[in-house]
Amino acid sequence: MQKLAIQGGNRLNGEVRISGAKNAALPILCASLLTGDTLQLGNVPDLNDVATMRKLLQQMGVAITVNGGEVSLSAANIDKLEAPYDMVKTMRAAILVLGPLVARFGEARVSLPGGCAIGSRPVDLHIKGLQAMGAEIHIEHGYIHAQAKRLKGARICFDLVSVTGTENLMMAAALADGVTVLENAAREPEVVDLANCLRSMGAQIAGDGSDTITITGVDKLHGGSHRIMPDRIESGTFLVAAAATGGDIILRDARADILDNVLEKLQETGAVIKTTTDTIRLQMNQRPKAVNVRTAPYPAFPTDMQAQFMAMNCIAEGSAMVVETIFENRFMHVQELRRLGAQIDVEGNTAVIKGCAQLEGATIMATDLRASACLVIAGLVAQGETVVDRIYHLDRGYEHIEAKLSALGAQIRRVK
Ligand SMILES: CC(=O)N[C@H]1[C@@H](OP(=O)(O)OP(=O)(O)OC[C@H]2O[C@@H](n3ccc(=O)[nH]c3=O)[C@H](O)[C@@H]2O)O[C@H](CO)[C@@H](O)[C@@H]1O
Ligand SMILES: C=C(OP(=O)(O)O)C(=O)O
Repeated sequence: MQKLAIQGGNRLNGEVRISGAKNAALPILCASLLTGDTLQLGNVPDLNDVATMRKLLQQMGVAITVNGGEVSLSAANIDKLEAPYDMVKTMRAAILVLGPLVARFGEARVSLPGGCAIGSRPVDLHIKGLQAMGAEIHIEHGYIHAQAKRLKGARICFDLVSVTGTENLMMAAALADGVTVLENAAREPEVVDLANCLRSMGAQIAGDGSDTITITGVDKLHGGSHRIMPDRIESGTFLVAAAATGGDIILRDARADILDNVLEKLQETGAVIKTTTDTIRLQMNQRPKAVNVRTAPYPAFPTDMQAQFMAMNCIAEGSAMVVETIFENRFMHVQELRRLGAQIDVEGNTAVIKGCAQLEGATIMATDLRASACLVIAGLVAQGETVVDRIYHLDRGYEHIEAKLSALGAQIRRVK
């Protein structure tokens, strides 16, 4: 199993290009199932999750060509309407084929995702939404079996804000008969990116980016082209790594307008931030001040940045409280940070971190994607060597992370 070995103590300095967003690329790849014509995508990140999604779509019959970040997909000849367990268990976003398959082919069989390291993560809202649109759904042998001659537009109010739930139903509604209104919908920028791609394919969608999305179904979608938005979580991760190490970095091809809350929190730590339309510069000339964070749906502080801020708080001046309101078990990184000497108390969904002057390197284990990023940041500031084990989690969602960090001056290498 591959590991990352990090020699801590170097400030990050220089420029780094931000990749296309994993959480936008995954639903948008699934949108290719909605048409028999070609969907042409740009800025698709080179990630394990993207490769898994391509494999899943290819197994269904989607013809895919890849040329760097340019990916073209044609779902003209689909012969299998199924997402099997072995795919869904490695990548939960496989659930995103459900809406498009039922909408275009009238049928789908998708393995129920199990729980994962960060929580139980049910998909009941996806299922209820499709039922409200007229799909017959049976759960048998661990699979969701959905059928509908043609989905019908409906008014659906989500009990909870769900990002992939909103995306699945938005794609389903694009080919439904009539108007669908999604209320309490997710406002995440990745939902807007998917809506932009669907519009390029002829979908009629309004209100994305707000909590009420209206989709007027059409009989057919055509091919389209779309460039995947920059990854705001990768952006945030590099910014926190720079702030924690007292660095000075510039993110290229990044978007500050979708990182408001994260940038405000970084300013609270004492970082100086300057932005242009596609760059973000962070300079940190002091030990970071501890900052409280409370995760919540967009535009509030993202749960996918919680672990990285926890790492920075471990070496910050003062104490901070981190409250996780989205996932019930997203503190798996705490026990690993403690192995580096961090002082963290956890009670329920709240962690209290007392900043200490120095962490000390040790061997630690990644448990999920953002926990891995948190442990890498901790390794960058710890004294001596930190070895992060089980980095396959990291490869799901960060493109060439050790190459990017090395180019910024970190001492980091991949070892077997
Ligand atoms: C591929 C992708 O885009 N993943 C992101 C997406 O995950 P994902 O879309 O899976 O997360 P959701 O927004 O659906 O989950 C939010 C909360 O709702 C609950 N829930 C969700 C659906 C459902 O049917 N029933 C239910 O109870 C979940 O367990 C969780 O507690 O949004 C999360 C929250 O911003 C991010 O951490 C993930 O990176
Ligand atoms: C939780 C995440 O992803 P996923 O929903 O794909 O597990 C993430 O990107 O942090």
